[in-house]
Amino acid sequence: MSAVSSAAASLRAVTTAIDLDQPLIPLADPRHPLVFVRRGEGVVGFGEALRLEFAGAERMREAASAWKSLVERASVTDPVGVAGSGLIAFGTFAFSAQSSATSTLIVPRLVVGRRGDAAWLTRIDIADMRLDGGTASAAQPIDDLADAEAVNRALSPAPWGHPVKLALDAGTPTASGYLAAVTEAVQRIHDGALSKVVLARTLTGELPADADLRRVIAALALGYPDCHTYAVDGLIGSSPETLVRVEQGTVSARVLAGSAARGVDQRSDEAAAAALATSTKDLDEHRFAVQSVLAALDPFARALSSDEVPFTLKLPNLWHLATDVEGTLSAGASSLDLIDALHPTAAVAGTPTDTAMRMLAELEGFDRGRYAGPVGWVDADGDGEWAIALRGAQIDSEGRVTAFAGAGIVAESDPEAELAETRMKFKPVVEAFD
Ligand SMILES: C=C(O[C@H]1C=CC=C(C(=O)O)[C@@H]1O)C(=O)O
Repeated sequence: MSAVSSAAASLRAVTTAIDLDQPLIPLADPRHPLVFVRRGEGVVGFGEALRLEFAGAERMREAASAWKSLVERASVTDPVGVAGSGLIAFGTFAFSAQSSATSTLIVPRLVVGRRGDAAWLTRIDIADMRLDGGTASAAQPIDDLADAEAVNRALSPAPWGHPVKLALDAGTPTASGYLAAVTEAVQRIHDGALSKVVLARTLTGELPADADLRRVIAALALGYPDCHTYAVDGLIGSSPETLVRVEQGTVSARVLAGSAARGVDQRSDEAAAAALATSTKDLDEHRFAVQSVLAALDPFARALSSDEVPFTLKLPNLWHLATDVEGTLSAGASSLDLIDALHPTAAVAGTPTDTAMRMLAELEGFDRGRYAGPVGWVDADGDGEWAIALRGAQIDSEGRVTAFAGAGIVAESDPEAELAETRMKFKPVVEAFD
């Protein structure tokens, strides 16, 4: 791999309609999957035509401007013309400006996608690459890209590897450390320092070198079909929360905050949903999250609308309070501009944002990496789909797995209940690795 300090690459993307009578996830690379799917639709990428890396406070703004200039020089042939066809990059961004985790946009060499009745294959290569300062790397020469063998390989799933079995152990903070952090946060909220802070903890494990990550991704997608199942640069999970989706001038988001465990039978399940829908604590927590999204989108969108009252979203492990937001995008903004404006929402940081960011870093005591940051894809028009990287884990190059889960802490929070909520939020990942 040739890492360079900047690149002015000319990308060429050619999309062709295909017949695809098989699911997307088995097509993914078993070791380095690039996946963003929901309800069987979405995109799977292979290889890397180009990788752009970013860090620090300007990471999303720099990504937006780097992508804009790459697209200006790109040639795109896309007769399919649906969300995800044509030139795309997968992306994952660190939660915090101080994080040591890199934020990256990865342009795959091949993409296979499905949306409604349409299915397509996109081949991407670099027509020209001038080096002139920045941070980018080109994976390898692309002469072989168009070759039929690479395309056939992309459409023929590799044989499945062994089932992945991995027990995740206590990470940072421990359960008792988490209880102490929540107790301290509640005290500071009562003292008036802030209204809400989201506190997370981790679980850790070691993945065997030859693990077939498609097994983990397939388990997540099967178990949580209404969530965005993602895999980008080792970050894997199934998120119920759409940070933002931009498609042909429409902008939408699904805001979640406020959670309750599912009941054990129909009666207790209905009672759990009803209690959540009327809980002042959860409705307050939710209101902060919706307000933060509406305020961030306001400069970029017209006719923003959302329901007055949240609905209860049923997931296999949890009930959530949810609000869908929709509006018309004002000219010029891309989905990368919007993730920059929206992140971090009150659903993953707290209110007010700056105080919450400082407090969560202090009380959690670990680097969140890309957990709770934006994960998704962007296309040549700037349209894209970005989830908040929740209910997931980061797998590093040595196979170390770190899973993350958090809960919104407000004045009425009970530490034991918040700890139990994080256990429920770990469930998708714990079970996918089991
Ligand atoms: C911080 C997480 O969830 C957020 C999203 C939905 C509901 C949340 C809650 O009820 O606390 C959290 O704000 C997580 O899953 O790690």
